Amino acid sequence: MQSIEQISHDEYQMTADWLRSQTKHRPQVAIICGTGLGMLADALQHQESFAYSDIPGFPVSTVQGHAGRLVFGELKGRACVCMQGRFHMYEGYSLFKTTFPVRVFKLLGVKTLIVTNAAGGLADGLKTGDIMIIKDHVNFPGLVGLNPLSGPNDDKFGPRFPPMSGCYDKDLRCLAMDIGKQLGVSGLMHEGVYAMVGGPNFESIAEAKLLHRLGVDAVGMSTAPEVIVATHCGLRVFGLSLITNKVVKSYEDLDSANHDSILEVGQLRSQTVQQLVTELVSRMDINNTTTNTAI
Ligand SMILES: O=P(O)(O)O[C@H]1O[C@H](CO)[C@@H](O)[C@H]1O
Ligand code: HPA
Repeated sequence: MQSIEQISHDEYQMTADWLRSQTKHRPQVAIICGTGLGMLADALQHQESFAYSDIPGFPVSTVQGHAGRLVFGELKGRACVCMQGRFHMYEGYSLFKTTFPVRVFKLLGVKTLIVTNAAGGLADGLKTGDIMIIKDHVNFPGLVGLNPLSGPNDDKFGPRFPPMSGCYDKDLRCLAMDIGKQLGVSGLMHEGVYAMVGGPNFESIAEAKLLHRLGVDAVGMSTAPEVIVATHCGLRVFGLSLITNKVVKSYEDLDSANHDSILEVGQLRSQTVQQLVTELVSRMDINNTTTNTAI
């Protein structure tokens, strides 16, 4: 079990107040960059950035491919904040810490959260380099009690028992698919179910077979806790997985997943993911809060 060392409302507020005092940017959209996808922040104009180590209360990134900077700026005139680097449970952080920035974003006035990640493809139709719009997730750590909402509920953020049906906004998913067509990359684009596992090891073959049989399309070691915390506090959520590797599901397959090639695939698709996210931000209805319609 995780220790229930919760973070108080005042601590989130203190970090949000500090950031407000340091920048004039007032973001409406927050973007979390997945492994190898830090270049999403490069598209921001009028940038102002802060090293995580300089932000009171922020954890620091320890994983290669996560620069550890919070970047404020604009995408096509829309105010955004971008996490160049996220926090994972396997780094030793509690789920309260890994999701700390999400509540800070809420207090900063953010309305929409865009989460991105690198993930292994399990579905037969997914190839390395494909983009999977996340339709739903399976939060494996949550199923055994590791949940960022464990402990006393903070009613100022949201209800004790928040629904997760419809947590990936349907309108944004449709818009992203349309944008993919217009960018000429619809051949790369899919919709599917992401599963979070604890990591840091990649899956054994038996685990991969199990996940596949359960209907999981892509697997990674992040995202679900951020989405749960965002949904709890009323943020609209969009998520995408870059399929950076095929998960090995056969004893005859001599391939194996490795972090370096995952970073390389991020590099390869960086421009496409950047264009997709930029267009999504510029075309989304910025005042629309979560629609929470079931899938
Ligand atoms: O989920 P993100 O942060 O994109 O990273 C994914 O890639 C890393 C493994 O290479 C793991 O951290 C996994 O979760
Ligand atoms: O194959 C994978 N498994 C788990 N996490 C991952 N993150 C990128 N690829 C993978």
